[in-house]
Amino acid sequence: MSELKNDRYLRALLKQPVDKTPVWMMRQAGRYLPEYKATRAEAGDFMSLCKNHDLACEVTLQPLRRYDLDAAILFSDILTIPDAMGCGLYFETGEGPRFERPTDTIEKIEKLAVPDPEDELGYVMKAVSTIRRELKGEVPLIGFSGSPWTLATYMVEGGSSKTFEKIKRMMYAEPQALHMLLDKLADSVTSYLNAQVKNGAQSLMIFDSWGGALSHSAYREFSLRYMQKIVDGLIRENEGRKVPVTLFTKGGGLWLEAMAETGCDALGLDWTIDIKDARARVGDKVALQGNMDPSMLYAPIPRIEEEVQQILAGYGEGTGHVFNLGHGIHQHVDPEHAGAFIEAVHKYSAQYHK
Ligand SMILES: Cc1c2[nH]c(c1CCC(=O)O)Cc1[nH]c(c(CCC(=O)O)c1C)Cc1[nH]c(c(CCC(=O)O)c1C)Cc1[nH]c(c(C)c1CCC(=O)O)C2
Repeated sequence: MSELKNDRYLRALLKQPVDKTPVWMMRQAGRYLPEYKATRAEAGDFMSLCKNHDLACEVTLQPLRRYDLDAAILFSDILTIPDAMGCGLYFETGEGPRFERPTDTIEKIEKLAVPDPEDELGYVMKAVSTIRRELKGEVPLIGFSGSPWTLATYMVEGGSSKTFEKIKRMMYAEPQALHMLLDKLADSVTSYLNAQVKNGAQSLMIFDSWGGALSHSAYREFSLRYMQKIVDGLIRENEGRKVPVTLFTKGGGLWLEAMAETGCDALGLDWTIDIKDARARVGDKVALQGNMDPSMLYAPIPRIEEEVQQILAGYGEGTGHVFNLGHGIHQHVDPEHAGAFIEAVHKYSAQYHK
């Protein structure tokens, strides 16, 4: 394996000195890029794109050709695991993800098996190794998964939900059923992420997109507890380097201290929290990733640059910050604005790393 030419992102996650604040964007390969739309059209539907390792590699690299990004993220989806468990994932245009076979009873949960990452999810591993090879050591490759709670919301609801009616009913009326599901998902995520590391992922991120829908105590019992189980089971060093782990609970700003206690290396922040306060609360325990409102990219470029400077100043001196959006980039963003955002991070951050 070739040496990494740019390891700013890995160094910042491990709180080692850097020359500039590293930056990448959640959903950086996606529909705001015309070249993504062209490749997606060539593939047909979204899952066919994920399952074709050459095309998945191509769309992973597209944003890196345009922008000076400090990391690449595997092109795939968090819903590959439930799909591999037999739930029948499909995408209804404009409606988001759906499952043909929701997992909404204890009988169905009992029948679920932990997928073999090298078999049912072999296409993801092939994408990871292809991307890693094609990156040629330019920047590190991020592997990822959804959190058990977030995956369970899609599996129990049968797709996206605004109210979480079915899963919350299960959580409070039949908690043992949900715990069984979450436990199987934690085992699935652990072996899936470890397989990504073995195939070349150099850092891992867990997306807990719906943890913020939980109550204070339910968050600990139904989301954090299973992310803890995953963190405890992950390979933390490979190829002679640490493999940093980032936990991101959207809407989880109130729980940063508890998340930092899991032993992860970094926390992802959404835009609802002041990064200065977040840093004061977690201290030296973890690095922070975030946290510009993705909608700021609709603003004129000078306004974007101002916001970048404010967030950099909020974090302040020294390492431990990976700049990102507080959630995925929106599909109607002008790619030029995304470029200005990335340039601004590098331009204005050097002064904090002297
Ligand atoms: C909740 C969630 C999902 N998927 C993901 C999450 C967690 C992050 C978050 O909170 O947004 C994670 C994800 N999904 C995708 C990536 C790729 C890597 C990246 O560039 O960040 C990652 C990291 C590609 C994708 N995943 C999806 C797209 C768009 C699909 C398309 O091309 O039509 C992309 C680029 C599809 C997807 N997949 C999912 C949703 C809600 C959607 C959107 C459906 C829609 O808007 O039509 C589930």
